[in-house]
Amino acid sequence: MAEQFYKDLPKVELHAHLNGSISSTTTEKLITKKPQLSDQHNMTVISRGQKRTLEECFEMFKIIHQLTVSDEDIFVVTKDVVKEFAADGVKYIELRSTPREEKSTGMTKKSYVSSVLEAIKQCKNEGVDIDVRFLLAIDRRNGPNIAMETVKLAEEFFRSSDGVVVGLDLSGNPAVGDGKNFIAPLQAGRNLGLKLALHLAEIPNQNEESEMLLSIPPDRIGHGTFLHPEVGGSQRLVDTVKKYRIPLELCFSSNVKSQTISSYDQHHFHYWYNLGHPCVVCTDDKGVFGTDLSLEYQITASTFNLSKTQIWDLSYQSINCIFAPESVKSDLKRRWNELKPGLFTQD
Ligand SMILES: CNc1ncnc2c1ncn2[C@@H]1O[C@H](COP(=O)(O)O)[C@@H](O)[C@H]1O
Ligand SMILES: [Zn+2]
Repeated sequence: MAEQFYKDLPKVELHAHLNGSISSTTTEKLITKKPQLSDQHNMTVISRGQKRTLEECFEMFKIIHQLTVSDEDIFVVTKDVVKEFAADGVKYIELRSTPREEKSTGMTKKSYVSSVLEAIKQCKNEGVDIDVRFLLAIDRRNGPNIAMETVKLAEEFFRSSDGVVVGLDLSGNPAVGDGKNFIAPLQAGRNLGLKLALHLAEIPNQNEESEMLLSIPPDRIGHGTFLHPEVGGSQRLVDTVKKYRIPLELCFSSNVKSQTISSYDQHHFHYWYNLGHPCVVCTDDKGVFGTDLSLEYQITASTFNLSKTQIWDLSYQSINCIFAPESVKSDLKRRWNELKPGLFTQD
């Protein structure tokens, strides 16, 4: 549990996978409805101090996906996840999820997205204090044709969701498939006005793929762990990211617990933050990695010795990286400034 300052800090969450963000309370609720899966409970979260390989994390997602197979499941999960982020002091979130179909329950990709959007709407109607937007995710293991279908679905909801659907994500096991196969669908999405948040260089030795994906260019980068030359990336990759000033979504617990980074102090946050490059602290999968955004901010502060003022600035600057329009950014900044005095007079 994070200290009160980090909980009270108003925060923006820009990298959260819906099915990776399910809390153990919600998992229990889902298991009650599916008793045949009751022995899977401990398979969906990496406890404190434990680690897995990234490959093992993707096995965990397969188990979690067995728990969310109907429109009702997706609706319940979305509502709970949104409320949990709000309770943690997150004022604006861009959730992302891969539309899935499930023949046994009649869930289609379209009804999947509708269920997410309906849950978001209900949270709003209930007065939950958080602005929620949504990105449709492309899982690289499903290939470019499915990716193009996802772009079309995103386009449909982009037009009809009143600004809630803002973009696309490229994710999934980075060791599977080739990123260059997704350039065409991603570019098509971009031409429609959808913003792009792409997982990039989450594992080593993908310089060619990273270069191709950066040429689009994306609006934000997920992880970017192996972009800089010190870890096998290249100066050219760094220069491209700097030239377009593409913000990085950085997820400490995710990278350490899935072992793409050996320890917190080795995290590439350090490299990019020292360059003055936009860095956004995110959770990735708060359920799987047993974290929340307050804790991620606290880890950032304690690992790199950042003052409360520096942490405040980090959160405030993240507002510039959201996909919602400028007017939303101004509103959030006003909100942050209103909350600031209360936060700094506590001690
Ligand atoms: C740990 N690092 C990661 N790297 C890449 N992709 C990840 C990920 N963590 C999660 N996902 C992606 O998100 C899906 C689960 O949420 P949704 O079913 O979409 O809501 C995973 O199946 C994977 O495609
Ligand atoms: Zn991710």
